[in-house]
Amino acid sequence: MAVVNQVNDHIKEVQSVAEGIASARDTVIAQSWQRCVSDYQLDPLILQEAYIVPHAELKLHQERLDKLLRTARYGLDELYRQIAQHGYVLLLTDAEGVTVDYQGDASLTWELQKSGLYLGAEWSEQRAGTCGVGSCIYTGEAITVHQTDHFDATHAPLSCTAAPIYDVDGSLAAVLDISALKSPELKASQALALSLVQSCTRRIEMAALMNTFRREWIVRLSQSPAFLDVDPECAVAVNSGGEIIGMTHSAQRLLARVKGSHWQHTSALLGSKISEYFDIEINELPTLSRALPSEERLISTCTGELWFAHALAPQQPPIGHHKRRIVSESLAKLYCGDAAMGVLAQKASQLAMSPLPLLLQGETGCGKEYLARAVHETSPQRKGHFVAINCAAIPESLIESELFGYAEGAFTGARGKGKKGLIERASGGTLFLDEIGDMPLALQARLLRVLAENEVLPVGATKAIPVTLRVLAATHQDLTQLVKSGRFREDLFYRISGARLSIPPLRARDDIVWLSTKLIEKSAPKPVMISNSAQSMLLRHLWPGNIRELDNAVRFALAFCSGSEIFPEHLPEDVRQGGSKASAMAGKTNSTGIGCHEDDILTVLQACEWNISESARVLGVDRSTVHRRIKKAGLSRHYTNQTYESVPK
Ligand SMILES: Nc1ncnc2c1ncn2[C@@H]1O[C@H](COP(=O)(O)OP(=O)(O)OP(=O)(O)O)[C@@H](O)[C@H]1O
Repeated sequence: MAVVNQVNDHIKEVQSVAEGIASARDTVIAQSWQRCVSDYQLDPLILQEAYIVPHAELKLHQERLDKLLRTARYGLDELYRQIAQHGYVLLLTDAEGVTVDYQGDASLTWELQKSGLYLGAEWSEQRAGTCGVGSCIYTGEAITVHQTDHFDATHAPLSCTAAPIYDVDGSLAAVLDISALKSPELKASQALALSLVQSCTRRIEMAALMNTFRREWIVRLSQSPAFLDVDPECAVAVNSGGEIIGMTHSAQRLLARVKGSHWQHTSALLGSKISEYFDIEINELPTLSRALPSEERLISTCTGELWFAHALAPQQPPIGHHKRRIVSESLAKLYCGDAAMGVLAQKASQLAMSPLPLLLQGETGCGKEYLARAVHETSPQRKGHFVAINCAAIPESLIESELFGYAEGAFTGARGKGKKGLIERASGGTLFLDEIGDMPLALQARLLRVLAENEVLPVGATKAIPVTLRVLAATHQDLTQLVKSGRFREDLFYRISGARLSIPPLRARDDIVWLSTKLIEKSAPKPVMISNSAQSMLLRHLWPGNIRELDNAVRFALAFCSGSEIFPEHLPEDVRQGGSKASAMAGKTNSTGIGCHEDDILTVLQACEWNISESARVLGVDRSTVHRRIKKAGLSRHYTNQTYESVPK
């Protein structure tokens, strides 16, 4: 009877707070209760046990967090060792609130499972109401949701303490939660739990930054010289151009504080120079090495905060393993922390310096022209023109005169003095042939002659003009298929594809949030942030139109967002409602539960030149998973003129 009364009292309290009546509850809890009723239409009268996602879906959630899980494993085990004897279980959820890792007392499995303290339980606010994980996802801050702080009376016996784990680009990656089935009535009893979880997430973020940016400068910071080398408070990764390319969450807050901006507005931080925050330049970082006593490695922020600093130089790959790879400044601007793009940018930086013609492949809107421009800016031809020709867009009747130009009086209506063609304009620079697969066959023959003989003959001219060309071509089509079906000349194909670069589709990239904030900056006159819930939607969408579609979605959201933060309701309908990545991939999952989008795996394999270990590292899975995915997708390595392709089963 007493339990029934407690439940009724709790429901009444939630209802009155939701109606805006003042209460002694913590503000953050009262605000969450109000969200549950007004935004998620949850009814405190309807009691619900925890929701457990189906097994195949859980596998996909786990796979997406696999890389972080492997980095975090030691920290999670250590934390569980400290809390197990005090009756806590440990949950790690992804940014959608799905529990992907769990450690708890095996003798209590049934009880824990029933309470939702188990693998696969979804703890988003929308699903479970106010709870440790869900409220942490919403606010982005560490929180304790103690007993009757929970919205749903079913969860009232639990005490849950959760802290966010942020990715190196500042987006929310996961939530670490420790929960107890029984706890003292006083909420203050959980203060130690809160600080334990926060210290664990800080160390996991530090480990993730160190692992992700081994080949870049890492600057670690501490307020104490004694703890600088053993347990620094925060760290940033800096590229060879002195730009910040990654950070731990505490660093994110520090940098934002120095800039006077909100910590959630990370786009302004990534890509900015370290010298904008500290009295230090990239070429001075070697002076912050351990050669100097830590007390002497003191740097100051532009606002006068003093920090002890330790700069770790980029790690060199083992001798004889790989040549040292450096990414040019122009190519480094195309991505942030995405491993496949990292491999692509390294390869493109090297190829840009060679005279080889490059064929850029990728789905529509994934940034082929953007990549071509960055290659041009990196190349020795950067002082010349970058001339882009869309072979699918020029009318066939004009294409000849546009490309080759025409001589004086070549035809009726021609300009008196004749006109330089685009190929001649590109001489000394870069000729970018976009949608090369759509070039008519007759023109392919003429283009081939230009490329073979390095001279162009304008329409109606008798004398050829010498040209020096660097050719980049792009296509979203399978040119080898077009060659096989006779729609593309084989000799031209070999002439333009000295090396191939495949750009990953947006859905396979890890830096969607970073790209979104970059696109916001381009279109918005003032800083606009993306709420955690809107970020989750951007991460779930499949983006068939790739970055072009994302650009449109961002501009759509900005048109509807009058404040300084984008929420789900501002996003286009298909992004809000569109099939989630997980459920779309679930359809492609085999009995082993391994999702394998053929395009994604092939893109990574090609970017890594079919090096299985490197591909496994890029995908964040182990080598055997890569082999299984190759087998499942029916791919095999097929050598043709330095390129590899997918061979149908
Ligand atoms: N790294 C990037 N940062 C910001 N915007 C980008 C980036 N890459 C591409 N975009 C934007 O995405 C859109 C599509 O890019 P781009 O034209 O380079 O793609 P594409 O693959 O050449 O497309 P298509 O196949 O249709 O020719 C453009 O609006 C471009 O401004």
